[in-house]
Amino acid sequence: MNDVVVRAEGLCKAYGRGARRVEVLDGLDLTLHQGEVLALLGPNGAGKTTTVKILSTLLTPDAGTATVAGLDVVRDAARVRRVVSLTGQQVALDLKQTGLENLTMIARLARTPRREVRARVAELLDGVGLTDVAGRRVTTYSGGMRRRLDLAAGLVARPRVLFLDEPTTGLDPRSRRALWDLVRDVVAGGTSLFLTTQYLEEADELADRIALIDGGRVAAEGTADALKRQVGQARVELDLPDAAAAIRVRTALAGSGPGSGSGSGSDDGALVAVPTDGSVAHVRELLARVEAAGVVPTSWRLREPTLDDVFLTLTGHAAATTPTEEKAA
Ligand SMILES: Nc1ncnc2c1ncn2[C@@H]1O[C@H](COP(=O)(O)OP(=O)(O)OP(=O)(O)O)[C@@H](O)[C@H]1O
Repeated sequence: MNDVVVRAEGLCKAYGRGARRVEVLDGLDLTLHQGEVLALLGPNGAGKTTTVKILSTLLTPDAGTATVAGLDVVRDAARVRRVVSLTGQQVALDLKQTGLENLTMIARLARTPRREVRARVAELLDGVGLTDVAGRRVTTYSGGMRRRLDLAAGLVARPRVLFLDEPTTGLDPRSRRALWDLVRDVVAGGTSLFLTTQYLEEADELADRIALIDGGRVAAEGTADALKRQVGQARVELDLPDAAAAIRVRTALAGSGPGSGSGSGSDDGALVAVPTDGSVAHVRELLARVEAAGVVPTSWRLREPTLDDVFLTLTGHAAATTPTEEKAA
């Protein structure tokens, strides 16, 4: 297909030597199409950062090839750098300078024509909602504000492909949502986005396609919906006082599934789990039926599929997080 902007084939990468050798990538293949958002989803230490570093020319692969806009990331590294931008968890900002000074410096480094620097910086600050604090030193910014400034820095040169490495790790839910909105704006402007994340929810919110990384390879790939269908829906879980109560609840909830009408759920002793679309209306209906059956659950919760669920379902094993020390030992 000629609308492919990033293609990786058989990427391999190991760090260290001898007993300290850590194989991180072991034949990773993936593609990103023009205008698309691809999320590389995986736990800590899975090799997500290594992958974006290779694709953005900061690291050389041991084997395999990768191209960006048809340019080889090793042979044509300088030209690749002109069409990509990498921003993410390691915020590369000068904290002692203001937001305005940071972006101005980056715009100059990116060879923005002199006359346009001021307007471009103002436009970016506005785009990420930092105009009001542009004159403050970055040290005074919150985590969310720093990420937004980092994102603006990545957009200075109008990249064709933006790599976002775990853009919201450590942010509170509100800041995370604000950043997602910004990212959507960027994508609507035509930028292709390669995102890495540990959060299934983030991949679900932003990505057209999700690639699950496991054992240094892409273990599963598809649209968020397709992966979720394989993994299963959200569930309402009810803890009940005893097995008799569980039977009453199961009877009361028969045929209560969202849309499809399949709602008998699975149970395990006094736990009853019922699929739901997570809407207030459906959850309320389920709870009303339980109440009408005269049963009082000891507790209940809405459980969304997690990265752990995805791993277990799609790879057959739990997501192993691999802290640096353990892997390198
Ligand atoms: N320079 C390095 N030297 C040795 N080991 C490294 C180096 N960089 C990364 N690693 C190891 O390689 C593995 C993959 O790291 P990488 O940063 O690519 O993972 P990740 O999926 O991005 O993880 P995280 O979600 O924690 O950022 C980890 O076990 C890490 O400790």
